[in-house]
Order: sequence, then C-alpha cells, then structure tokens
Amino acid sequence: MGNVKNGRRAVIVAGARTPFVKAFSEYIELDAIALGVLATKALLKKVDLPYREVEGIVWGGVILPSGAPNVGREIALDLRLDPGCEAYTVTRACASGLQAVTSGAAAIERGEADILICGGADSTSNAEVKLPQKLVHAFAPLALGKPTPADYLSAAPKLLPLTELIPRQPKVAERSTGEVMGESAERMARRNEISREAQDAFALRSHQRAAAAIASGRFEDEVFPVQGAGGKWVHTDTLVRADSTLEKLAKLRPAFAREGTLTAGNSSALTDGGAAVLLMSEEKARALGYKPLAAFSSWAYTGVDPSDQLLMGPALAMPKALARAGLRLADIDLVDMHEAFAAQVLSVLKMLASPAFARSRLGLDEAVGEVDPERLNVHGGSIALGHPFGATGARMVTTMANELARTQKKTALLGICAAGGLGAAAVLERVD
Ligand SMILES: CC(=O)SCCNC(=O)CCNC(=O)[C@H](O)C(C)(C)COP(=O)(O)OP(=O)(O)OC[C@H]1O[C@@H](n2cnc3c(N)ncnc32)[C@H](O)[C@@H]1OP(=O)(O)O
Repeated sequence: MGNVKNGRRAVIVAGARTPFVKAFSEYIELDAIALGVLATKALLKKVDLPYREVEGIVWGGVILPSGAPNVGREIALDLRLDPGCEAYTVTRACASGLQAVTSGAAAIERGEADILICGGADSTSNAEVKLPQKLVHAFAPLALGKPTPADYLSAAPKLLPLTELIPRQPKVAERSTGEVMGESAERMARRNEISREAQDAFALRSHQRAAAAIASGRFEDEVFPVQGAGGKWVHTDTLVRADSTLEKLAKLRPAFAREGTLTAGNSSALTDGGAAVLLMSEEKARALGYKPLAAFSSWAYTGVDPSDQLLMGPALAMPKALARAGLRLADIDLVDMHEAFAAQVLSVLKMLASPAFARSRLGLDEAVGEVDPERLNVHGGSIALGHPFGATGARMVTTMANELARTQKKTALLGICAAGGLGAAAVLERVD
C-alpha cells in the first residue's frame, strides 16, 4: 500500500495553519518567517510533541526574504527547537508547499529522518521592493570599498535621469513572457471557451463551501488564531464571503483585460499566511502513540510552455500522479485543486475530460475523465480561502488528510498550477 520505500512509509500525522488574510491587512507586521513560526507553533501545540523531537524542517516559499532565504532554519531558531534540528527551504512557485511536504516524505522514506515539519508561508505584504539595478551598480562599489568624497561625486552622473531610479512595483508576472498571471489565465479562458458566468458560478461555489466549512467548525482542527496588527486576534480566514451572490459577482469589473472575464471575484486574492504539516515514519508515529491520517501514494511534477497555457500544468501532472499510484480518476474519492483563477481550474477540468487532449498531450487512448463536482474542492479553495503562495500546498494536504480520516474515504487527488508553467499533483490515501 502507498509509497513504501526501504520498508518505510511517511505518514501525515497532523497539519495546522494560520487563518489566511488579504495582503496588507491584519498581518502587515508578520513576515513569512513569523507566519511560519505561528503555523509551526500551533502544530506542535496541537499534537503535544516536545520541541526536541523535531529532527528537521522542510519549508516552502515564493517571496523569500533576501536577508534570510532559508526560512525553515529561521523558524527552527525563532522557536528555539533543538539546535540540531536541520532545515532547508525550497521554492517551486505556487507548488512550494507541496514540494516541501513531498520532499520531507521522500527523506523519511529514504531513512534520513523520522520526524519532520514541512510546510510553507508567504507574506505578500512584506515583499521586498527592488531598487533599480542602476542605483545598485552606482552605489554597491562605494558601499563595499573605502570611498572618498570624489568617488561619490563621480557616481552621481550615473544616477541620471532620476526618473529611472524609482523602485519597481512588485508584480505577479511570468519572467520569461512578462505576462501577469491574470493575463495568462485570461488567455486560457478565451482559448478554452470558459465563460464569465461559468467562472463566477465556480467562484460562488468556492465561497459557499468555504463558508459552510467554517460555520460547521470543520476548520477548527486545522486553523488556529493569530494576533495581528494592533493586537487584534484573527480567528478565521477573512477573505471568505458567506454573502457573495452571482448578481454581486456579475457586477465586478474585469481585472486584467478591458473586455476580459476575470475579476477580483473569480480570482484568488493576494494573501498572507502560513501552513505546517507534521510528517513521521509510520513506525515512529505509532511508537509515539499518534494515529496517522494519511500517506502519499504518489506525487508528480511537470511543466508546460509558459507562453502557451501557463497554468495548465495540473492537466498533465494529475494523470501522471494517478498512473504512478496505479489508479484511475474514477477510483478517486476527493479531488482538491488549487484555484489560482476559476478560469484556470475550469480549463484544467476541460482538458482532463478531453479525449483529444489525452491523445495529443498524454499519449492516452481515452480522456482522463470528468471530475465529479461533488468530489471537487469540497471545502472551497484558494478563491475563497486565499492563496499565500508557499502555504497553499500544505493547506491542501492538511484539509484532504483530515477529510479522508473524517469521512473514512480512501483516496484524494491534489493538483496545483504554478508560475513557470509548472504543474504539481499528489495522491493521498487514508491510513488506518
Ligand atoms: C499559480 C498561481 O496561483 S497564479 C495566481 C497568483 N496570484 C495572483 O496572480 C493574484 C491575482 N489577484 C489579484 O491580483 C488581485 O486580487 C485582483 C487584481 C484580482 C483584485 O485586486 P483588488 O482590486 O485589490 O481586489 P479587491 O479585494 O479590492 O476587490 C475589488 C472589488 O471586488 C469586490 N469583490 C471581490 N470579491 C468579491 C466577491 N466574491 N463577491 C462580491 N464582491 C467581491 C470587492 O469588495 C471590491 O469591491 P469595492 O471596490 O467595491 O471595494
């Protein structure tokens, strides 16, 4: 059963995260490290694991702080875990959180560790504003050497015209094409004929399901309060709109193209938050008296041409993960797909159901299959909950592992699109 290597299986013991909030709001004073600390602390408290037991941290992030890019190690140090707790930080754009968890699982299967914390965090609110290279080139030699006043005078002319020295506004844009993610998703909507109405209906459903999950107390086991700006406690995800309606969504203006169909309502918002997952070798978990929730049957990563359909990666990665697990889509009980944009999820679903796509892109004789809407994103997704880039994968693993345990279902398939044209997927199976 599952990924058993060297007689070892990595199991998901528990997950915990901060509530997710809109960027530049409650968490303005909490950077990615602080958010990671809060998620990890909540996790260790929830499972009552002594800090000295944690052997390592594998962390994911996208907007890494330049002064301390190994966020995982900073979390270990800030929390005063054992100094021997090793840590590294990975980045795979929006799939960084899943990358961290699957890297941790692989390390446990290889026998490198028995207890790891894996997850991710991002703070768009604390993204660093980049100085123009012209300014850096003019001043760096002065700052690094022993400059005389004459050196400063000779640097001054290099700084003209002054208009070129204005710091660049950070953009969620694809480096190789220059296209903003929303523009790429807008092109996908046109090419795959995804209507505005279909996008809004999908977004509404995401909010309704997330709101229902919160109202039912379903997230109380995985979302833990955080003290934000001004000492105000945040208890739950603040982007979820229980009162959203199709009429309200239909009135929103296009966000990325004048005649476009993507809006603030059917796109994920820029978000701050952190999420952590506790992985153990199955033997260790049972020896310590923990009841594992789930394990990975497989995972897969792939890429597509960013100038073609940037966010189509999951349409290739999900079938790859299914094949590696020896399963078909029809065998899967729950599907959880990261919702960067409704247009992107609906495009991926359309390709999974397309025999032509299966033949031309997957080398399969028949379509992967239709995803049953009742099995898809059962507690909402990134449109409603928000998308702190590095945290999303760990959020999805936690929610699906808990859902498998709660419902006694067997399998869950995860899919994440990511910048660079990357696609990520994993199959989880319940562990009894
Ligand atoms: C691989 C990947 O994940 S790629 C994805 C990476 N992420 C991104 O690219 C981020 C994409 N999102 C964005 O850039 C931004 O969220 C945008 C541009 C879409 C919108 O940003 P903003 O304009 O700041 O959104 P804001 O939250 O203010 O919403 C705009 C309006 O829509 C309204 N609105 C938003 N959602 C809803 C909703 N569900 N129902 C009703 N109204 C809504 C807001 O109330 C607001 O109304 P107001 O202007 O009257 O106050």
